Amino acid sequence: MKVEKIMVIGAGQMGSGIAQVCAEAGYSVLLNDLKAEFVERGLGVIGKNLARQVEKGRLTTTQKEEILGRIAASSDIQDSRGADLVIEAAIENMEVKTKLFAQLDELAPDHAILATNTSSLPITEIAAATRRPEKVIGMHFMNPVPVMKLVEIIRGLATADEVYQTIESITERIGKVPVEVEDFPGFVSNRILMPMINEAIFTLYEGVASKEAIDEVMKLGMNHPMGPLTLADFIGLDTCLYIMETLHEGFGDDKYRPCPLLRKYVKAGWLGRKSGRGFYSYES
Ligand SMILES: CC(=O)CC(=O)SCCNC(=O)CCNC(=O)[C@H](O)C(C)(C)COP(=O)(O)OP(=O)(O)OC[C@H]1O[C@@H](n2cnc3c(N)ncnc32)[C@H](O)[C@@H]1OP(=O)(O)O
Ligand SMILES: NC(=O)C1=CN([C@@H]2O[C@H](COP(=O)(O)OP(=O)(O)OC[C@H]3O[C@@H](n4cnc5c(N)ncnc54)[C@H](OP(=O)(O)O)[C@@H]3O)[C@@H](O)[C@H]2O)C=CC1
Repeated sequence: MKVEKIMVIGAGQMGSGIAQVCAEAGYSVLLNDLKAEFVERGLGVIGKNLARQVEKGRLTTTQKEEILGRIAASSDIQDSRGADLVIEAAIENMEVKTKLFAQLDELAPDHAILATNTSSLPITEIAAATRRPEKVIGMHFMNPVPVMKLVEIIRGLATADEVYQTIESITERIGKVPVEVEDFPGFVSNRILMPMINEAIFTLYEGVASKEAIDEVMKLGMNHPMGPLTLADFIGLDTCLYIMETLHEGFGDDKYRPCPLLRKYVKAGWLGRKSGRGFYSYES
């Protein structure tokens, strides 16, 4: 299956990273969000990342401009009419994703593959919102996308082998390592990572140690590059909560209950690094 044009839906931290790595690999990319200003913000992040690569001597200014030239801005879902592959990276909410997939199914060409970067939601359920479930697949990148090598690839119940193989080869072309996992809540990555983060939040909630101490234990004691509370802020506390809720509901097991402190922070709008405040405060 030939893929030349990729549309990325959602220009947040994941969508902009995905657009960047696809454009670096030579694909023609359309970066879409609800409003033009959100796309501009995403393009700004990509521009900064590429400028850093130029400073480090890894890219020439011409190459940087060529990569940026391959990314077009979109705030109209109708633009999916020209896409061979759509990678959806909007918020982690089943209603939002199923609505988007139903619309994309109407608009995108028949041959187009519809992939989702969901971090926990069932691919089969998202696929069921379309009339092409054989062309729907999970393509789960890690944050920060330009740095992290892994892409979990998740088949829905009906995903065709040819679609899996196309996504696997695109993943390799953009310099990432594909790992196939089954369609269960949280897949492998977040089934293991998120309960650890949730437990770290419970540890803070119960007053076992300060946030700095919890992070220090996991950094120095377990060689994690970031402590779990710093990582939660980095991922986004809203996304962490959505994932815990998906695990809780999907497995029906109380061991996945989200910590009340996580809920409280999200309700307060303390979403972590992206909102300027989470467990820690960040300058904008
Ligand atoms: C929730 C989900 O569904 C799944 C997930 O994604 S879970 C989250 C998975 N991600 C992680 O666990 C990340 C854990 N943290 C890390 O690996 C590291 O802290 C980190 C890579 C983010 C930063 O590394 P560091 O050594 O502390 O910082 P730093 O030296 O500044 O950066 C290392 C490199 O990453 C790059 N980098 C750091 N942050 C970046 C970002 N946001 N975007 C692009 N590049 C970035 C830097 O430019 C630098 O590049 P070079 O080595 O090529 O010069
Ligand atoms: N953060 C992480 O570490 C990881 C996240 N993911 C997954 O990637 C997805 C995106 O997460 P992330 O980038 O962190 O989130 P962000 O909040 O940074 O970005 C989401 C973007 O999608 C936009 N959006 C929301 N609804 C729509 C819509 N209907 N159409 C187009 N755009 C829309 C949002 O706009 P607005 O600001 O207006 O809401 C926002 O700009 C989620 O499914 C998440 O689970 C996967 C791997 C890692």
